[in-house]
Amino acid sequence: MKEALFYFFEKETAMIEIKDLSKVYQTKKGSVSGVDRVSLTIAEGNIFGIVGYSGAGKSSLIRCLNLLEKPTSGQIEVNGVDLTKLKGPQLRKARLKIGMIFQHFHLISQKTVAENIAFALRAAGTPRNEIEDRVTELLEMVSLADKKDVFPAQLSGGQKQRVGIARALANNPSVLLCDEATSALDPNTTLSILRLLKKINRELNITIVLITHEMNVVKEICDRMAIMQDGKVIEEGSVYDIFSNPQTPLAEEFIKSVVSFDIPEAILNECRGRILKVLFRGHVAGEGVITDTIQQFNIKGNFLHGSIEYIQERPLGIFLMEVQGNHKAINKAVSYMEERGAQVEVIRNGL
Ligand SMILES: Nc1ncnc2c1ncn2[C@@H]1O[C@H](COP(=O)(O)OP(=O)(O)OP(=O)(O)O)[C@@H](O)[C@H]1O
Repeated sequence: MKEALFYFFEKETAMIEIKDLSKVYQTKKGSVSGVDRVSLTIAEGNIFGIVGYSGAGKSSLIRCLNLLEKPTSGQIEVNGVDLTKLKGPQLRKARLKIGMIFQHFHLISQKTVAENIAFALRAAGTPRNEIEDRVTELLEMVSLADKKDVFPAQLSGGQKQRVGIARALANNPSVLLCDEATSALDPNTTLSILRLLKKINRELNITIVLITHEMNVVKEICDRMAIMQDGKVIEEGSVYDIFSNPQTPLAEEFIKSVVSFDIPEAILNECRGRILKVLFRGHVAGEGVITDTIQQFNIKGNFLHGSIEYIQERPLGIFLMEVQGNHKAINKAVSYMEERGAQVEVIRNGL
């Protein structure tokens, strides 16, 4: 019964269900696998990040989500409707509830900002007399009310993406797909676009799926994430869990691009003691616990690296340290830190 209830709850909150999805491209040189038997559940109101290197299958997957790309097999349910079973007007109607923004914005250069957005509204059959007000409302939402009558060429990259977002929101979608939406932007503009996406997610309760090769994008706004390689999802979970306890070498590699603990080999070679990686999840008391431990067990501690990252507003403290002293005392110190909530990994044993 408990399981049944849990299943019911899961079903209730799922906005997107991808079931055993595959996409195989037929080329002159034979078939190429883009997506390979991917299953994912994305909950309503989530910001879900899909990361992977070039060729991992991210674009193929996100394009299948609104049937821009026709899946070879599998199902995609959005809000309980299996898109793979829809055709013609039904599919067009379902697609209106899935907005999309792109790396290179895809704005119509001959139309003004307002006309670009109005175009999406007209295409969806919005009554003429409602269009102007809706355009104004959307431009206010993306803080571009003053750019209504300018052409895309007169806008910065960040402003163009804001227009892209306004256009994607025009028909009140329940899902927003973001295809490398910040990859063409500088770091500050990226941050402002990510903040806007978060605001849209929170205020309008729109489920967001974004694909990116940049882990800092995921760290900044995503609740959950999946890592893709060779068309498959190789790891999936909450962003916090993956950052604090990655399960695959690829996840570790992506995390290192944001939180790097590489110590120059020459420095490591100078260390005589045991090198520990000490990780604290969810509270910032890490340094205090380490200091207590050093005093209590009469060992010497030397910090090599340390940082407290905030992921989904929860702290994650990671410290790399050399400890020296009596072996038994060090073992006891490690146990003590573990009792106080730390996760301790021996990076190198002492000489
Ligand atoms: N239209 C296509 N025709 C043939 N093969 C394709 C097509 N689109 C993608 N592929 C292949 O599918 C695989 C996945 O590509 P995809 O573009 O989905 O990956 P990606 O992770 O989005 O990479 P990138 O970030 O470089 O776009 C690659 O091997 C790619 O060559």
